[in-house]
Amino acid sequence: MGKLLQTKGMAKQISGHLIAEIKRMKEDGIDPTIAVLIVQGDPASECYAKVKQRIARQLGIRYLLTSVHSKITETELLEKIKWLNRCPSIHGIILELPLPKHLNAKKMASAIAPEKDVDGLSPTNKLACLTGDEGLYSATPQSCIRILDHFGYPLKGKNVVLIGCGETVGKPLVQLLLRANATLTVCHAYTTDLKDHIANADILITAVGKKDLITSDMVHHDLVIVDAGINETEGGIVGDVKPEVSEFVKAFTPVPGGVGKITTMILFENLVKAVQLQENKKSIEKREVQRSESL
Ligand SMILES: NC(=O)C1=CN([C@@H]2O[C@H](COP(=O)(O)OP(=O)(O)OC[C@H]3O[C@@H](n4cnc5c(N)ncnc54)[C@H](OP(=O)(O)O)[C@@H]3O)[C@@H](O)[C@H]2O)C=CC1
Ligand SMILES: Nc1nc(=O)c2c([nH]1)NC[C@@H]1CN(c3ccc(C(=O)N[C@@H](CCC(=O)O)C(=O)O)cc3)C=[N+]21
Repeated sequence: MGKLLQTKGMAKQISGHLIAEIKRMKEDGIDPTIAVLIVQGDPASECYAKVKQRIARQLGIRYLLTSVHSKITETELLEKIKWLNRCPSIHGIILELPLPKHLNAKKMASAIAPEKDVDGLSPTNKLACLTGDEGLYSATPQSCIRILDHFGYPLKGKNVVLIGCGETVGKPLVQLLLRANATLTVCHAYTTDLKDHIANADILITAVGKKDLITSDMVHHDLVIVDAGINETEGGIVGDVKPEVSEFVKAFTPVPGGVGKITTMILFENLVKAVQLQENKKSIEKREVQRSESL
């Protein structure tokens, strides 16, 4: 049996740091606030929104949930996003995905003010992730990297196979893995020889959303697996890796209890960063006004 990389303890550590930071902000008169926007109709999104609400409460973060009707038009949703952008007491905005088909997720995510975009989905933040500039990066890719670091699996010089190059996880993760000096192979729906690629890998990261994608015959005893996939089943959530695979690898993250727990914590780390970005912006604006007044 491979080593079980359970992230409960790691999540507790991060939450300890966050609680202290949020307390400091409150003493400075800032009440860190996150707004979560849900378009009704996806039960999983409603469930994740509740998980975030529970954690926000534990951390002392103000959490505002707006649930809108599934028939909302793009124009109406854009208005809601713009209102949240303008609202000075809101520091972070999450638009739960997926959206109903008539709403263009990319267009909606692009409307979120970059300094409030704690999910890292706006074009400005995606570009920052690509170039390594300061910004708010997507939480799940950061979660995968932090878990490997926490459990002592350095990425430098390692062969990493990443399966899935979706917008939330795979694509931004490519940038973070390259920056960590890993040698990277990216596989996707058209990859035909997945098993051959995995044979050469030290680390396998799956971010697809397909139950039982990885089976025992595809892995080896020196492999570390990070399973970022989430699949809803009647018995709860499962990852992309078939459970018995754990017998045949060096180490693996469980689902639940692995990547997801840290994703939520990093989302709130992003909120703290968002508050700092907005405070910096405000003090720069204030200085500009003072300078122009003194001219
Ligand atoms: N654990 C966590 O905290 C989080 C988990 N997730 C989960 O991560 C997964 C990925 O999310 P996201 O990036 O938004 O997903 P997308 O749906 O945007 O991307 C899925 C990717 O998987 C690829 N793919 C589809 N079928 C196969 C296959 N049979 N073999 C190999 N690759 C395949 C797709 O390739 P192609 O483009 O060629 O179709 C695409 O690149 C989902 O399960 C999601 O629920 C998301 C956020 C947080
Ligand atoms: N804009 C957007 N950003 C996302 O990050 C996003 C999204 N949309 N849509 C859906 C997926 C899924 N996702 C999860 C986050 C946390 C857990 C999580 O906390 N999981 C716990 C279990 C939670 C529980 O069920 O109690 C665990 O794995 O241990 C799971 C899944 C974020 N997603």
